[in-house]
Amino acid sequence: MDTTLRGVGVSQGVAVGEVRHMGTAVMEPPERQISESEVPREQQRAQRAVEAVANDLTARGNLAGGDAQAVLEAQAMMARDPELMADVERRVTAGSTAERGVYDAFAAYRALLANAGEYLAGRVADLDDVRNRIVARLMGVPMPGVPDSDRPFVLVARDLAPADTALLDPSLVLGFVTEEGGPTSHSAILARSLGVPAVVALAGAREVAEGTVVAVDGGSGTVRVSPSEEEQAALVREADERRAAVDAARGPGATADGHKVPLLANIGGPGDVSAATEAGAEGVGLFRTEFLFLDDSTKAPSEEKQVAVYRQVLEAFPEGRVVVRVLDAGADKPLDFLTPGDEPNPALGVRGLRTLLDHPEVLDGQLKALAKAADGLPVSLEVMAPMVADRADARAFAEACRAAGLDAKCGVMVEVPSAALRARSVLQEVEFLSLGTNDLAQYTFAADRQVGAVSRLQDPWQPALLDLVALAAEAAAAEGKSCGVCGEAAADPLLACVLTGLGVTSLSMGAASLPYVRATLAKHTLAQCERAASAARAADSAQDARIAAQAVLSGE
Ligand SMILES: C=C(OP(=O)(O)O)C(=O)O
Ligand SMILES: [Mg+2]
Repeated sequence: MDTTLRGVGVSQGVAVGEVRHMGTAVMEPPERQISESEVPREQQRAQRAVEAVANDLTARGNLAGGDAQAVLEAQAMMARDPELMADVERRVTAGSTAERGVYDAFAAYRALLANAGEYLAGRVADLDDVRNRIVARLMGVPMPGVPDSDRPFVLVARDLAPADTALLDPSLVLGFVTEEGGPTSHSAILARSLGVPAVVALAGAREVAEGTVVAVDGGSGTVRVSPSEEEQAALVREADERRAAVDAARGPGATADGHKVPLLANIGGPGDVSAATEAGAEGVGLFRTEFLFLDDSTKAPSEEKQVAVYRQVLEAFPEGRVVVRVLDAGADKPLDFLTPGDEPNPALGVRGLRTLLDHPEVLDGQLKALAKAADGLPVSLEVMAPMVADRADARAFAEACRAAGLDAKCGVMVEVPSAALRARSVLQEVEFLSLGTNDLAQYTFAADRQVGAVSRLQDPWQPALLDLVALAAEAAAAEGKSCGVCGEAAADPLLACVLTGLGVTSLSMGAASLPYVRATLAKHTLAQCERAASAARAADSAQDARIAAQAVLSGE
């Protein structure tokens, strides 16, 4: 049997370790009528399981700290809810087993929550997780969710949801392997931000037994099952050599013949700045400001708070360039006070700039806070809008920037195919473009970026996506303006060379990917990148495009 499995490598590096599976959803416990004599024992089992799960949640919260602690504490309180426990006891007295009693009592409570308004309905997933933990404990099956382990492991899952990943202890996860997901899935983004190797879209990954040693190569997308001691040593040596070569590449981003391609960081707030500067980011290419708006679902953060946060980021890049994206609410990032709750298809509805134009006070507040934050700093501030479809959108955003008195370059993200197709007209209104390849792929292929089943179409190597990138880059060059990439495509070292060959002028990515992209770019001339780009565009599939570009760049 071939013991090398192949998927899509989405985060560089090699990890060797034992497999731990992500626990799956708990089965429904069978209905069984217990005799009266069994009641006291079942009551005790239920109480003990509830108490153990609550204690475990509290202990994990203490370890995790921060936002995760608040979530886990709230879950521990759910488990300890006296009314819920009383209901379990009533059901056991009436003849249910402990697990069935817990299951049914939680189901009744769940129905109450689900009908009790938006906020409480949002807690249903947390309640389900508590129920699953208690039932798993009573049934003696593995806990759902991230495995408990005190030794580092390779996490194998169908796919990872943001809620799972928030609770991961990064010091214990050596790498990820998932059956689903694509280059823009949460698993891929999280792996890159943690800097651990990851392979996604690997069919049959969950058939590799728990405890098996695997070697995950996030560069080639392969997973070697049960490698011998010698193979393990060779793989680790190879990875160390690659890492050393990567670390040796320093300084600003450029091709082998000196064509400059500034390498910038994608950040979510001041907390990401130190990783960016340590990785040698020449500035910020995408500051996602959404996180600032998450604390309060009823209104925008105060100007004071916004100014303080923006200033912290701007001060970290005194000579550099910081591109701030104004709020991108809606679709995969809904905000209660802005996002309509009744849209049949939120990804195609009022989101991004569309939301801000409907709520001009929020846009104006953000732009004024940015102007204040940049006041007196030598930083080169640039501000861009998400989800711009045409010239009218671009004009509306540029006017809002001027009205707010902002002394910054004003640009737009190219995330909708119409903006790429008509980039020259859009550029009559603004000074730069930034390609958001995650959404651009979603809208080009009509493939929801949150749906694993269509992840094949989210592959940024798709030649149609490369064509749109080329169109936007050519339009910017013709207008003498810049066109960067800030979607996940920029984080793939080989694709970064192709994007450079297509004419993009800067690349922005999660900090962990910067050294790999810098080192790969430095190995190839601009002419090679251009040939690789032509070869990729001539292909008919993402896979063939990758192979064709690889062949050109490796001199075959
Ligand atoms: C960078 C992008 O924006 P986000 O991933 O935040 O939607 C994108 O769509 O490529
Ligand atoms: Mg986007």
